[in-house]
Parts: sequence; structure tokens; C-alpha cells
Amino acid sequence: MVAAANSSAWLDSMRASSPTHVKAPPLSDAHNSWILRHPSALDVFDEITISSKGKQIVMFLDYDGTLSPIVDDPDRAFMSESMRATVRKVARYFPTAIVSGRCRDKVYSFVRLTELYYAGSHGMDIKGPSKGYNKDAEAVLFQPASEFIPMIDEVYRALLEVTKSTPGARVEHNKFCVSVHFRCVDEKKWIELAKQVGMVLEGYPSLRLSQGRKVFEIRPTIKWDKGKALEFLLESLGYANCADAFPVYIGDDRTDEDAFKVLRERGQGFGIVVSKTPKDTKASYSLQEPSEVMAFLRRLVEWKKVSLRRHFRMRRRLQEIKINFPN
Ligand SMILES: O=P(O)(O)OC[C@H]1O[C@H](O[C@H]2O[C@H](CO)[C@@H](O)[C@H](O)[C@H]2O)[C@H](O)[C@@H](O)[C@@H]1O
Repeated sequence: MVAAANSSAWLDSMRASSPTHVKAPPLSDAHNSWILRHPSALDVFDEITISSKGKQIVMFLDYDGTLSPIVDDPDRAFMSESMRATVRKVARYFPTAIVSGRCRDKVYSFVRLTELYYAGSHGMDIKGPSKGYNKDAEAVLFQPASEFIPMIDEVYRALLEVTKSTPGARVEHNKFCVSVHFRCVDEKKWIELAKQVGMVLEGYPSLRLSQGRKVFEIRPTIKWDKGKALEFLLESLGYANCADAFPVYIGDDRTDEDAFKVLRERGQGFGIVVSKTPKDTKASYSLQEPSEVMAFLRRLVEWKKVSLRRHFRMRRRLQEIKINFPN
């Protein structure tokens, strides 16, 4: 997988995968032009709400780097109480799903909100809310890669063994996929780690490798990703071919691009990429970091509250008019 000739390409891609510790430099021309193409969702908030008018917003949220800040230890990527309270409010007004590369149980243990849909393992493990407005939702359970579980277990063990010699490397079992983290690996050892991962994967042609933020992600080659999960969830919610749904997907990683692409192709709703630096994306808008995601979600809740109040006030007025002036 990683021949000497393309080692430097791998290294570049590994370096570019997560520029989290960069101190914000003054905005370059390139950055300014990127912002023009992907304006801050906070700056164009009114534009966004106007385009969703009369439609049901359905919210899709990635976890790491979107709801929780990126940290060195994947087991300690906790969500703040204020973010949890915000997501809880969002779910009160809009059907809401968490879509993550992590194992579903793990991401649930961080979010701990029973009223949400969860799509773990890059969308390969979907479950409906165990509490909430939609009684049928509980029944939603979809696992299109179940047959890969024994293979994933085997690969996890092999990766654990082979990466032992690389200090800082960490292998995470995500049920239908595996992550090999290199965030805490000395950069001089990155290529060695990439080779170790490549060696193991040579024996598994039905698995594919992609890169997230300082992480290799190994998953089945089935045609299923976060974009398919988004479509599946829209269908489960009864919005399959419905122009009345307005899906909003917020995510920071390369795997989120599959969902952004689906939204572009459907010409429905929009994607918001979470990034401090310009990157190639199919998202329409941007937010810089989880704190901005929280600010955006809060504004959305406030906007919805105000429009509902206005709607009910108007209904009451119409009823009063009917009572005072019957036909
Ligand atoms: O789809 P996501 O929810 O964004 O999951 C993608 C990966 O997220 C986690 O790793 C990332 O976050 C860690 C904690 O902040 C960080 O240490 C790591 O460098 C990031 O890549 C998760 O641990 C992975 O399994 C997911 O694949």
C-alpha cells in the first residue's frame, strides 16, 4: 500500500488531515475567497432560515470535531453540558440524528440523549430514538455490514498486534470499522505506521482504507457511507421523496463529505463544514469550531420558538375573527 515512491504523498496527506493546533494566521487571499464560497452559517443565518421556510428541518450532526473539540485521547472526547443542553433543545423542534465514525454505543455514551437517532460506524449501524415524539422510530435498526463483524474483529486484533511497536499508535474498535490513530505518534514514525496498516490490509481486499483527522479508518467496501445513512434516515422519517424536508448536515471530516454530496445532488437542504482552514468541500456553509456549532444551533432553536409563537398567535387571531364574524 505505501511504496517508497508514494511515501511522501502519504506523509503530505497525513499532515494535512488535521490542522488542529495551528494558531489562526491573518486571513490569506485564498482563505478569503474560500469564505466567500462557503460563508459562515452564522453570518448568513437569515438567508438559511428563509430558504427553509415552510419545510421541516431535519438535523444531522457529526460528533468528533463538531459537537466535541478534538482531543488527543479518543476516550476523553467529552461533550460539554451546554452543548448537550443545546442538542436536547434542537431535538425538541427538529428530528435530530448523530452520524459518527465511532461505534454507536460509544457515541451514545458521550451524547446520552435518548430522543435522538444514532448512526454509528460511518452510518453502518443505525438506531432510532428510545424515547420521543415518534413511536415507530424505536423500531428503526439498520446494520448493512453485519456479515463483516468477524472480519473486523480479526483485523482489529491484527492491527493491535502490528502497531504495538509504534509508540503512541492507538487502535479503536468501532464495531463495523476500525480506526488507527496517529495523533500521538511522532511524525517520523507515520510512514512506518502507514506501512503496518497497509500490510495487514493486504490480506483483506473487501476492506478499504480512508483517512480522517490524524486517523486511518478501515471499513467494508460496501456501498454505504454517511450520505447513504442520511438518505436512509430521511426515508425512515417519512421524507423519502418529500420536498417538504430540509436536511441540515454539520460535520468536520472527510467522511462527512459523502453526506454533503448527497445534499448537493438532491438540491435539498445544505451542508455546513466545521473548519478553521480552507478545505475542498461540498458543503455550502462553514463554521469554525464546535463553539460556533453551538451558537448556530442555539440561534436555530430561538428562531423556531419565535416562528412557532407567531404562528399560534396568528391562529388564535383567525379563530377570534371566526367567532366574532361567523358566516
Ligand atoms: O465521524 P466522527 O464522529 O467525526 O468520527 C471520526 C473519528 O473520530 C474520532 O477520532 C477523532 O477524534 C478524536 C478525539 O477528539 C481524536 O483524538 C482523533 O485524532 C480524531 O480523528 C474517533 O476516535 C474515531 O474512531 C472516528 O473514526
